[in-house]
Amino acid sequence: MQEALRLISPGAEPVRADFVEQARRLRHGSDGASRGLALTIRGLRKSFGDNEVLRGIDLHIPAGQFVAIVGRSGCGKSTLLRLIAGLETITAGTIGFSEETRPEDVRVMFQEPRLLPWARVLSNVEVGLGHERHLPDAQARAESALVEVGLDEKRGQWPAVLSGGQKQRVALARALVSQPRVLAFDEPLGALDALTRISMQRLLERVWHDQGFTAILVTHDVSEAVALADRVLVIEEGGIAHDIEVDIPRPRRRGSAQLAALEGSILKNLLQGTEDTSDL
Ligand SMILES: Nc1ncnc2c1ncn2[C@@H]1O[C@H](COP(=O)(O)OP(=O)(O)OP(=O)(O)O)[C@@H](O)[C@H]1O
Repeated sequence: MQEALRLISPGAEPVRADFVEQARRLRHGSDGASRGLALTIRGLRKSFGDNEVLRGIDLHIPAGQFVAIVGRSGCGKSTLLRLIAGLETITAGTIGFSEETRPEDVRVMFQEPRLLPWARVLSNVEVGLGHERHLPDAQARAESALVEVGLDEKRGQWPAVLSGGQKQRVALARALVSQPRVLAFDEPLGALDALTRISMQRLLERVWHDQGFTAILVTHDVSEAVALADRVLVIEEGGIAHDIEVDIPRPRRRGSAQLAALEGSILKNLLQGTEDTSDL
């Protein structure tokens, strides 16, 4: 971390590329291996009262993979993500990580930015450090995370003056500041307009690529899933109905025939047996 901090010390003008390269080295280590955690889920079940939402999920996610979870509204996507993040209790089964985790290793970014309105942007990012926000390097780490999401010039602003996309970038910086090894995204771009959404998708892909965490994205948007993920899981009737590898090289060109064909076949699976598309 020391090296990263030096980049933003007074007198030295920080360059985004320096931070990104620094973050990449911090994340990947000298051997280039991913710093993300692998996950193994066995026989996972979750019920809310009589409502059995997940009925036996078995899944292995390799370290550093980008996985998208899609499925009809209410099928249990967010529940699965919340179980992985430890925000819900498991009814039965296990979720194991490849190494022992600290609370900061697994972070979640939600659809709403959930910023503190009485705290400036930089302080909002520092919140993501948890108990480490009182350490002397907290501010420098928060500044570094803001540089990473391209929002360092807003560090002294109040959340109220930011656009929806900027608020989500602050939320992303707050999630990144603790250098998570698993980052779970619960519809993080759902409330954004189409253009902001595309630029945020590119940002998510870049930080995932630079930092090497394992990414788990819940989305209603199948085109977003195939554009970003290495693998798309379709949840149906409490289980994984389809597990689809997205074998399309990056950078991926939005609107390409390959992406459109894959999106079409996943949508067909989702729509099978119904004409109703309103809740996708
Ligand atoms: N805390 C809770 N208490 C009771 N039931 C819950 C709770 N959380 C989720 N559920 C129920 O579990 C089911 C799955 O919900 P979940 O939010 O995981 O679905 P989802 O696939 O993410 O839906 P959407 O796409 O609409 O966000 C729903 O029937 C929901 O009502």
